[in-house]
Amino acid sequence: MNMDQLKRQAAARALEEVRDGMQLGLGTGSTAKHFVELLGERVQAGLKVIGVPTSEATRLDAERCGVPLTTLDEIDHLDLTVDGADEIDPDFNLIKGGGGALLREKIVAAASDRMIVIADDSKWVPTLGRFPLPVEVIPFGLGATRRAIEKAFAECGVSGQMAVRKAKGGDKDGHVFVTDGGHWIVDAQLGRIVDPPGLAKALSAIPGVVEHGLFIGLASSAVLAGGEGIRVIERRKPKGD
Ligand SMILES: O=C[C@H](O)[C@H](O)[C@H](O)COP(=O)(O)O
Repeated sequence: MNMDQLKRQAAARALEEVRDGMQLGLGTGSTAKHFVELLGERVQAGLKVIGVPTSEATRLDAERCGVPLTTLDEIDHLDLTVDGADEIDPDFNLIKGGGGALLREKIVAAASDRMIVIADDSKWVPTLGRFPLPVEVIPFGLGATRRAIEKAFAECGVSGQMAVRKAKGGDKDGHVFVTDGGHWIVDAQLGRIVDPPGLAKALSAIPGVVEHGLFIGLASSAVLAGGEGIRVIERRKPKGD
């Protein structure tokens, strides 16, 4: 089975948690796209749900698949968010934002009673950090923001190269990548993040940082698809603890 088939399997397993009448957060990325497509099939077959997309790309996918959409201004909470991740550690800390959607993804996950992470099992890692940590920044004053990020890294016992993300492919190829919110992303190669909650707190305190890709205490469970089958792992502590 190839990687894409594994991602689809994980998405299909998460779909089993969806009930009629649910208000859903719809994640972004290649794995979440499978979920949106499979959800669309269920909607065509009569399932009644409404979704909040975490990116313009997901909004377009959901519209194409016939999934009814709303916003967090129109509804007051979400029952369940299903989203991918770039890394998941055994404490259910995540790195997200490889596709640049971290800001809306975090807003949606935080508004949701539960978050199921769907992934192929290569994303399950003992320690976060091999995947570059995305930090969404305001372009104004970027030099100062980068220095503050470096200081936060040093205080949290990590260091590594930082680079402003460039768009890959399409007509924006090679230009600075711009998020749905109009911000830039700095990717930091940290290797090993010893204290994800501490680093998350330090980054959130920097004025030029809009958001970062560390998701702490948001994921409730993980559906991991691998060669041996599917594993569903529940986080022991309730969401938010
Ligand atoms: O910004 C993108 C998201 O955080 C994605 O959910 C994450 O990058 C995983 O994407 P994929 O399922 O394509 O590996």
